Amino acid sequence: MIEIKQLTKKYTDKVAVDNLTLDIHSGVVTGFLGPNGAGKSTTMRMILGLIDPTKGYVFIDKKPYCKLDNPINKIGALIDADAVNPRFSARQHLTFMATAANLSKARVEEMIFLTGLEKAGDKPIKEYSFGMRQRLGIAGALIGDPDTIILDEPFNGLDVDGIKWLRKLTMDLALRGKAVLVSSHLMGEVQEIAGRVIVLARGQLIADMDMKEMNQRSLSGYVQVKTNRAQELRRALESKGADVISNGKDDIQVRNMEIKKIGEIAFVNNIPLYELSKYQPTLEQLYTELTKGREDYSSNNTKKKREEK
Ligand SMILES: Nc1ncnc2c1ncn2[C@@H]1O[C@H](COP(=O)(O)OP(=O)(O)OP(=O)(O)O)[C@@H](O)[C@H]1O
Repeated sequence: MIEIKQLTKKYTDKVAVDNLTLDIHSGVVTGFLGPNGAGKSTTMRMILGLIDPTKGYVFIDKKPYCKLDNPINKIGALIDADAVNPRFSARQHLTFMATAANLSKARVEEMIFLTGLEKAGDKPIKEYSFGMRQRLGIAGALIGDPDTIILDEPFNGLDVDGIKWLRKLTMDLALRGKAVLVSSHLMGEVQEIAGRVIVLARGQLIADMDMKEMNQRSLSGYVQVKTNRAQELRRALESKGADVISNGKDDIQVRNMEIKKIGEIAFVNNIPLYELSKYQPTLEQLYTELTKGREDYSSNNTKKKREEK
C-alpha cells in the first residue's frame, strides 16, 4: 500500500502537485485521471523518489522509496518507455535489471514471454515500435514481482490485442493482491479495469472513490420513466422530493430518487409505466463533470482565443 500525505511540488512559477493526501490500496486497480498538466506524472515520479517533494511525503510499506531494502520487489513502474539504452535488446535490458536485483535469468525469459516480445527479444530497442517499447517497459515494471505497480499511460501505442492483454494483466495483478496505479486519458479503458478512481485537476485532488460511489455521486445519473400520465407522476414524485425533468410528453427523467421508490410511487398512484430504467453515466461523463473548468489546456479555450482574435 502507498500512503501519500500533504504531497506538494512547487516549481518556480507553478504548483504542480498541491497538498495531496490519499492511499493507494492493495488488491485493486486504481485509475489515475486528470486533464493535461494536472500533476499525475509529477505525483508518480515523487512516489518513485525520482523527484523530491517540496512538502509532504510518500510511504511505500511505511517507508520512503529510498529506504526500501529491496525496491524492485516492492514497487515497479513504467514511467517513460524511452528511458532505455536503444542499442540494447529487450533481453539485454531485462538481464541488466535482473542481474542488478539478483533475479534469475528465468525471470527475464518469463517477462519476455508475458509481454509477447519473444520474436523481438534480441533486436536492438531502437528498432522497436512505441507499442513494443511500452511492452518492454511493462516487463521491466513487473520483473521483480513487486507488490505495487505504477503505469503511466500504459495503453498508449498498444494495438487492439495489446490493449486486451493489458486490461487482463492489470486486473489479474490486482486479483493477486497487488496495488496497481494506472494513469490514462482513455476513459473507456479505465472504466473497464479500475475498481477505484483518483481524479486530479491543477495539482489538487478532486475525487478519490470507488467506481460504485463515483456512479452514485454523479450529477448526470437519472432514472428514465415512460408513462401516459407523465404530469400526474411528476407531481407525485416531486411531492416526495424527486427532481423531475419532463419533455412535455410521455417521458420524464428523475434525479435524487431510487428506481425502486419511483416504481412504488407509480404503483400506489395506479399509474402504468412503459419504461423504468436507470441511466448509468460513463466514466467519461463523470470525469467531464468533475473537471469542467479546471483544465489548464482546454480545447475550448483554444477555440475561444482563436475566436477573440
Ligand atoms: N520540471 C518542471 N519544471 C517546471 N514545471 C513543470 C516541470 N515538470 C512538470 N511541470 C509542470 O507541472 C504541471 C504538472 O505536470 P505533469 O506532467 O505532472 O502533469 P500530467 O497530469 O502528468 O499531464 P499530462 O496528462 O499532460 O501528461 C504542468 O503544468 C507542468 O508544466
